[in-house]
Amino acid sequence: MDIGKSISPCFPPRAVQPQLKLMAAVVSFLSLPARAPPPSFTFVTRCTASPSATTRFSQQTASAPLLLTHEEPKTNPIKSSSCELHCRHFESCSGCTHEYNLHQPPILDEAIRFFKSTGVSNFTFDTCRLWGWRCRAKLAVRGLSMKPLIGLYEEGTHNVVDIPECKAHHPSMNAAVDLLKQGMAELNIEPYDEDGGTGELRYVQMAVTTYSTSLPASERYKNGKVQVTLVWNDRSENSTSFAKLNALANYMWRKGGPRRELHLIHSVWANFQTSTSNYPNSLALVQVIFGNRWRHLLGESDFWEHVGGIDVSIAPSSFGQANTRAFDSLLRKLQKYVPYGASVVDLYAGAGVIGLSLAATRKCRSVKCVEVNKEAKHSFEKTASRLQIDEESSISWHQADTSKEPHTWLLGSDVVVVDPPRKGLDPSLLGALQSVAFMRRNSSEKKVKMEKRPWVLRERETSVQSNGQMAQDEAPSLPQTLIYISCGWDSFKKDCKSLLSSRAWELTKAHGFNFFPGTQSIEVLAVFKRGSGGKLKRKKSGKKKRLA
Ligand SMILES: C[S@@+](CC[C@H](N)C(=O)[O-])C[C@H]1O[C@@H](n2cnc3c(N)ncnc32)[C@H](O)[C@@H]1O
Repeated sequence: MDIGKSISPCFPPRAVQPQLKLMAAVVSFLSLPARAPPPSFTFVTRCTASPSATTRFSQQTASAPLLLTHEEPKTNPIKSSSCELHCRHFESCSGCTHEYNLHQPPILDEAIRFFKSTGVSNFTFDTCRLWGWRCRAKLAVRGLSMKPLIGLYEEGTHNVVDIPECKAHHPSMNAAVDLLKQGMAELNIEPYDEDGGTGELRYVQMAVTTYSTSLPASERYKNGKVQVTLVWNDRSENSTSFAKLNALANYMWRKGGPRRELHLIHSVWANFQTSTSNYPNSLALVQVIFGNRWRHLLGESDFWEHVGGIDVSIAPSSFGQANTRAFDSLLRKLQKYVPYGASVVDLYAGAGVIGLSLAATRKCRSVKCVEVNKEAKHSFEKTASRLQIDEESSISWHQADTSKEPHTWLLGSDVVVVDPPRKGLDPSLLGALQSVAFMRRNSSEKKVKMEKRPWVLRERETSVQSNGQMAQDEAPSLPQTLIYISCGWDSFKKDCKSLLSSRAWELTKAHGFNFFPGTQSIEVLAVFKRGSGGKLKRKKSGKKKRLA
């Protein structure tokens, strides 16, 4: 198992040496002509801060985002020194895969080609923030109490690489790690020892909130505060070692809490985990890090952030996007593709951030969020409680596995949003998405019936309804738009080809976001419209277009 993945499931591990991987389209924003030819893709750069400017105490050079266009990607990459990682941990840490041209990940060239082959020639790419972008990380704690190592695993090993000056981390996160190390040394806290299963502190999750209405907007990001979750190698707060855990939490609060001039720590949580087993899928890998027992120790229990035009609450136990600012850009783009008053289903919803942001900004008639992790429910309720939603709108969160009975979620929705883990869509959902095209062709003959199956109704009983009435199924509409958000490029390509090959869907727009600068990954937002509805309509003589 690649343990690196377990630490950060949405952050691909380093695979090959960076020199071999620089195949990206070259768009040097410094050397572009003032008038570019008609675009084949649009490139939005936000090279607003040099790496040295990402420390909390230094000046940020803010410049307006550049909107650049370029006709064809070239193959001879130029190293752009202004977009270089400059990280001393690069060689040993598995987090980043390349250190040059952070604004154009190696995969971009392939993405442009792929989308062109699907008929989307106006692919856009938003480079987002290049340093200090990571606002959420799970870090392993190993070594000795006097000299703890806090970071990611070295690739292919269980050796933890200490990354105190990580350039991807939000600077507040690095400062909080430093404080944690001091506390461990002072209080003699033993890092976890994997071989013996001994030691006290196994992992730490750091999540940065930049939500602070008391500061001017331009000051908020760099003054982010950290929610610290200490993953403790014991069963519960009733264990004898709890006094030490409490002492460590108090240390961090005393040194970095609101009474300090530099208020760094938002809150401290504990998670109790004694299990040593590993599981193969990405959802379960998270469970290896975390046990089932959570306890809020100090600071505010609610963690708020502002993205997609709304305040969102994210509990430490539920999924949160690592790149807050890039996620905000994606949400704002996504909103444009959802008609006002639409009925939306948000599949793989986590705490429902996407669905709720659409509910608020697009005045949706109905939003159903579907998520397998029950821990996310509380965050959904918190976020929903702050929204001003029309009385007629129906907003709900359902704990369910989208791979089971996926049709029941698709029927009655105008817009389907999917944001699966890196492995992509569950095959049953993919099949259901394809089959809705056939339903449309026959919709006059085939009435979609109201749901009566008891097991489906039972599953829906675990839902929370935050406003209005439960969406009625008497006259369900069929999805017209499918919005696919992906952090796994390979699985996205596969799913996209399947959707297009059956002609169930047509790809109309695609946007890329630099969610993970320095890595092989980009986040994709792809918009599909209901297609011609199946192979029967394909012209016999027509040649099938080959997808890249
Ligand atoms: C990439 S995250 C996206 C979360 C959310 N859309 C957001 O942006 O915060 C994927 C989510 O899918 C959930 N998930 C994974 N497999 C699932 C399944 N079979 N059914 C429902 N949810 C699932 C995970 O728990 C996780 O919260």
